[in-house]
Amino acid sequence: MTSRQPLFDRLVALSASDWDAYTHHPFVEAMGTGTLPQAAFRHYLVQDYLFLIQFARAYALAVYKARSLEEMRSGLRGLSAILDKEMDLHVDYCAGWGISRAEMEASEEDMPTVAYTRFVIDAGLAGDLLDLHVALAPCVIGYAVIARRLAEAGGVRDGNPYSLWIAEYASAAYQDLAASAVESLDRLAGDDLSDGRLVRLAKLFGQACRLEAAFWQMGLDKAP
Ligand SMILES: Cc1ncc(C[n+]2csc(CCO)c2C)c(N)n1
Repeated sequence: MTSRQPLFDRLVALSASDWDAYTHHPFVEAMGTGTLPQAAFRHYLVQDYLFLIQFARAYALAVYKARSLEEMRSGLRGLSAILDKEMDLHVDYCAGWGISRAEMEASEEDMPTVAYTRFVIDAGLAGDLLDLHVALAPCVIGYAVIARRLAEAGGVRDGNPYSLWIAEYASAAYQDLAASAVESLDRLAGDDLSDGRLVRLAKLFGQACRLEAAFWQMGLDKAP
């Protein structure tokens, strides 16, 4: 392993089993084959709406933790992407599943939603902007990796109820956003990351992967 490897690749290598358990979770595989029980997906969608509200707060924290105007603008773009775009898309998407905004807003956060979102916010509060972005990385980059793999395996096809989810995150627009998140980790880390810091970052990354896996599991646990 050389230090020229992207930080994201080093984090994945150091947390390989957590990363694999997250990105190959049975919920994910079942979306690819179209066999995921719809009750599992519906619960996931409602919780994901509540999750996005908290993730907007995490991006607001990224604005606060920025050390330059450029970093502030980048945090602001993340915040506005969620508030002005992602949440509306989510509401439209959920409408297709018969879930109204009122239903989502009336729902309570489940424990895995609380655990994951507050973990990310705490990582940013207790640490610096790099800690926050490392805690966000499994979310932002992981969905791109998962969807690309499912799309390459033929997951986007007539008759798969999860085609739209896969197509959205496999789209060039989303893949580009994830690629810029990979680059921004390297920019934030600079050239002089100590071994100790890398180990601490890998702990945050691994924990976020385990919390993503628990988020998938929360959906599966709702299936009859
Ligand atoms: C549990 C869970 N993990 C990741 C995402 C994906 N996601 C959430 S915020 C964001 C960033 C940009 O708008 C992305 C890609 C999700 N929706 N739900």
